[in-house]
This record gives sequence, structure tokens and C-alpha cells, in this order.
Amino acid sequence: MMQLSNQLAKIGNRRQQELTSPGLNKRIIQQLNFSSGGEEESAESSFDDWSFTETSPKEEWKMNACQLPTTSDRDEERDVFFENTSPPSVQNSCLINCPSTPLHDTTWKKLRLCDTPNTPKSLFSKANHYSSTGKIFPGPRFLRRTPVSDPTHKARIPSVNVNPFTPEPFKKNKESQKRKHMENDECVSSEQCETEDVLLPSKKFDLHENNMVSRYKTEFLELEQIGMGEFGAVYKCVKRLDGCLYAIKHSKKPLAGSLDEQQALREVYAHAVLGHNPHVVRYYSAWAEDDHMIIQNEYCNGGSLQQAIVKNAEERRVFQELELKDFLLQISMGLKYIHSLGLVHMDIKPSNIFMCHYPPLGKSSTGDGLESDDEDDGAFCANVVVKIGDLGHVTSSSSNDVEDGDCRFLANEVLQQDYTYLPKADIFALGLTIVLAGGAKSLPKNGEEWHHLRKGNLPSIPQDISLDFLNLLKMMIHPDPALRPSASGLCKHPVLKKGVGKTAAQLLKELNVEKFRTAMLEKELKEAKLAALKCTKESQRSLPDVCQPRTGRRLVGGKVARSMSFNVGY
Ligand SMILES: Nc1ncnc2c1ncn2[C@@H]1O[C@H](COP(=O)(O)OP(=O)(O)OP(=O)(O)O)[C@@H](O)[C@H]1O
Ligand SMILES: [Mg+2]
Repeated sequence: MMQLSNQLAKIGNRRQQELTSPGLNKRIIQQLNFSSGGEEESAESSFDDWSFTETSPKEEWKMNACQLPTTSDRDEERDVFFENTSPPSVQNSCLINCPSTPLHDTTWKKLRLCDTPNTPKSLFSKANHYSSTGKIFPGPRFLRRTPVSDPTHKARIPSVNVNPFTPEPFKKNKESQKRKHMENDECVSSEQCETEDVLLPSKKFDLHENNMVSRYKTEFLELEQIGMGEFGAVYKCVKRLDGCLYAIKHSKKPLAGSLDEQQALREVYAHAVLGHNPHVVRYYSAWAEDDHMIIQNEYCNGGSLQQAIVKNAEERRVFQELELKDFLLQISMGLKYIHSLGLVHMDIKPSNIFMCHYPPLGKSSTGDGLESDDEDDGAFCANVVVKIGDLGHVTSSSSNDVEDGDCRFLANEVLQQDYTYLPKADIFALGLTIVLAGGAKSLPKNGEEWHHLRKGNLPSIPQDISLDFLNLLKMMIHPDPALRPSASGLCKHPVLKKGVGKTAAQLLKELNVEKFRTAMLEKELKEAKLAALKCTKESQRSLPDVCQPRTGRRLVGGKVARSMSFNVGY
């Protein structure tokens, strides 16, 4: 992350130079990413002096979705060219007037506002940290730097990004650290502290610049491209050091100052906070290289659910109800975990669900993903673990800064900017994801059909599905988000528990219980043999009655409570 920050700051410098150079009084045309939604923020921004009034592509899409019917394609809509005719001075005024706000949600908002193509975030963080009142405010992604007495030392201290998804205690800790510094007169004022935040050096040790060595090429052997998305390309690679496979995601476009930068950072922040869960694609590392973000993730050998759906269609088959229930249960477990950390995914769809095929139980060489302490484990395909990936849209569940995901899976309330029930938007998208896995035809992107689904009408699934399961899916896309089941509720739902097989974790638990039970029985048997032997010896010493078992007394296991239960954990 340090290198990433370095790289981003460096690019910011470059951008600033470009924007302030006399030759730049020309029109800047830049491609916007629809999904990133920063342009929407510009339209609804509280920045009074925001001078660009064009309707954002995303707003256009929202208007389309509300004007029945329309048929534009999402991809076309997402690639819209935005023309900025304002001179750099206007751009700078936008930067100058960024309000200083506390971190977290508002910080994200600020990031986005200042991250449009007109006002690159990197530029923002480097160039102008003054409010309209001339007050200095902190760069949004820079942590407080530990003050040092040697002013020249400043230039060597790397900046650190603030993870907006970090739990509150961490942030409080940062605050107390700041207070401590102030008490120690290390900063004369909070403004000074903040000034130091933003005056962090832009040029630090840069592996790629200084050594001209690509970490990607040095550390990994690229095997093949396994995917391509809005954000970039994904490659299957072997890490030279450990010989293991990884999925490595490269951003498509240069990052600095772009909306992709923000999405990439979101993904990294979310991964870092989420840690490990069997139903969330595991993250290993991220760094910037050649102005592109690279994210090293767990490689899922079963590919995405979308790929499986396409393959099914080619083979004229569909996932059966039992498989659908298994997928739903496993993804719900991943969502339950994400939601429990106060986050929401906001882009659940088949291409963001990944499958890992493990060898049958006992032969797993991964040692990963199969064990779960989750009491709710109840799926049945022990050798297929389903995981949620692509965290590029993750945000806080209490946030007003929502980056809409794929419009085909978007809940209506999110479109209406009602963010009261964000976790339920994930449930809505999950319901439609399962319906697609069941063989339903592609979902509409807008128009009458789009609204029809948002009224709670389930797309038709071309196979016999039990009424119970159909009703559950219907509830998941209920127009009233409050009535949709929660992820936690789904994990315990009788429809998903009833008649299903067991997960690897459950089977492992049962195996351990059986092993324990066998060991106890073996112990009892051994004791019985010893007692019998002793009895024989003593009877040979002419004490005929001593070893005769008394009525009601058990010879074996007498000290063992027979009421001992081995069923804990089921
Ligand atoms: N960990 C992984 N294991 C296997 N395949 C992967 C993995 N990550 C990504 N892929 C493949 O690459 C594709 C794109 O990945 P991902 O969704 O992370 O990128 P994206 O650019 O954000 O895509 P989009 O914007 O379309 O959701 C996936 O649909 C999948 O086919
Ligand atoms: Mg994706």
C-alpha cells in the first residue's frame, strides 16, 4: 500500500503539472465509467461552484429506467464521453472549494467529488488543500504522519491510506494518537497536524521507477487470462516463490485521478478489512505498477458462476434445485459475514460469484476454505465452495455514498437513492442471481420488464422448483426491502436446511465426534480386558467371589457418565 500511495502521489504530481502547464488550456476529453458513479456525485454535489452541468451518464440511465420503456445497453451507457470545456482555473476552483469534512462517509463523498476526470483525486491531494476560506484541510486518503523534529525527515516518511471500512476503534485510536501528539506540542494546532498530513512527500522509494523491475513479472509467472471486466483483466498466475496459483487482477486504464483508482482502492480496503472467510474470495496483496493497480487474489479453479451458467446453456442443462439451494446458502454465509462487518457488497451477480472445486474430503491439499465455525453451515456440495468476489463496489451499510452495481441486479430503492436497507439490496441481487443460475433468461437492463421485476415478479425458471423455494426467492426480490430475508435469516432458513446434505465443515465435525467416540470405546474395551485379566488372576489365587460383578454395577466404563453427549456442534 505504501508503494501504491507513492505511485498515486507521484501520478498526482504529474497530473498537476499537466493541468497547470500553459499548454493545457485545451479541452480535456476523458472517458467516464458509468458504474463508478462519480459523475452522478458531481450532479448532486453540494459544491455550489461546480461548473459542469451536463447530465451524468448514470443520471441519464436512471432517467431511462424511469421512463418506460427504454432499451439502451449498459455497456454503451457506461462508456460515455464527457467533455470538459472549462479551463484549468475553473477546475482548480472546484478543488479549492472542497469542504473539509470528517473522515469516513463524507470523506468518500469528497473523494468522489474530487475524483472526476476534471479534478483528479491525486491532483486534489497534492495541489490544493485549502478551503475557500483559505483554511487548510487534510488530503482524504492520508493518515496523520508522526511528527518529527527534523524537518528534512518529512520527505522520507511515506504516506498511508486511510481505510474507510476500518472499524471505529481503529479510527478512535488514530484520533487519540493525534490528541497525544498535540498534547506533546508536537503539533502546534490541529491545522498544523493536518497540514503535515497533506504535505507528505510525493517521491519515495519506488520499486518500479528506481529499479525498473516489475514486481508482477519478477514474482509471478503468467499462465493465461481468465477474465475481463469493467475494471480490468484477470490472469491466472503461479507465484514463483510458493508455487501456488493466484488470480491477478490488472486495472485496464491508468489509475491516477480516475474513477478506476477509487474502485481499486475500495476493493483493496474492503478485502483488507474482511480478512478470511470461506465464502469470500481471499485477498493476498495489492500494489501499483506502471500506473495500474494489481490485486493478487485467491484463484478459484471453478471460475465464475456466470461462466458456469454459460457452459450450462451450451450443454443444455441448468443447475438443479438442490444445487441452487446450496449456492444460495453458501453465498448467504458470505453475505452474512460481509454484512456483520457493517459492509455491503453492492454488486452481487453471477460474474462476481466464484467456485472452488476441492478434492473429496480428506484429500484437500489446500487446507483452506473447507473449515468453518459457522453454526449455520448446512450446504451439501462439500467439494464445491462458492465465494463472493469483486469487492470493487463495497461500501459501508450505513453509507450514503453508494456506488451502484450492475443495473440488471439493482434494487429499486437504491435507484431511488433510498439507502436505508442497503444489505437488502444485496439480497435482492442474490435472488436474481440464483434465478439466473436456475436457467432464467437474461435480465433486463431497463424499461417495462425491469420495473416488472421490481414489483416482486420472479422471472420464470425453466424447471420444476418447489413452491417453498420459489416463495423464498420471491421474498428475496420483494419490493419492500424490509420484508426481504436477511443474509443471516437465509443461513437458518428451513427451506435451505431441510433435506440438504452437509458441508465439508459439518462432515469434519461429525468425523471428529466419531473419532472421539471410537477412542472412548477403545479405552473402555482396554479397561474391560484389564479388569478381566485381573479377575482371572485373582480367581486363580482362590478368591472365587471377589471378581463376580455385583448386580447393578457395570464392569466397563463405570466412571464414565453415560449421559455424555457427542452431538455438540450439530
Ligand atoms: N479469483 C478468481 N478466480 C478465478 N477467476 C476469476 C477470479 N477473479 C476474477 N476472475 C474472472 O475474471 C472476471 C472478472 O473479474 P472481476 O469481476 O473481479 O473483475 P471486474 O473487472 O470487476 O468485473 P465486472 O466489473 O464485470 O464485475 C470474472 O468474471 C471471472 O471470470
Ligand atoms: Mg466483476
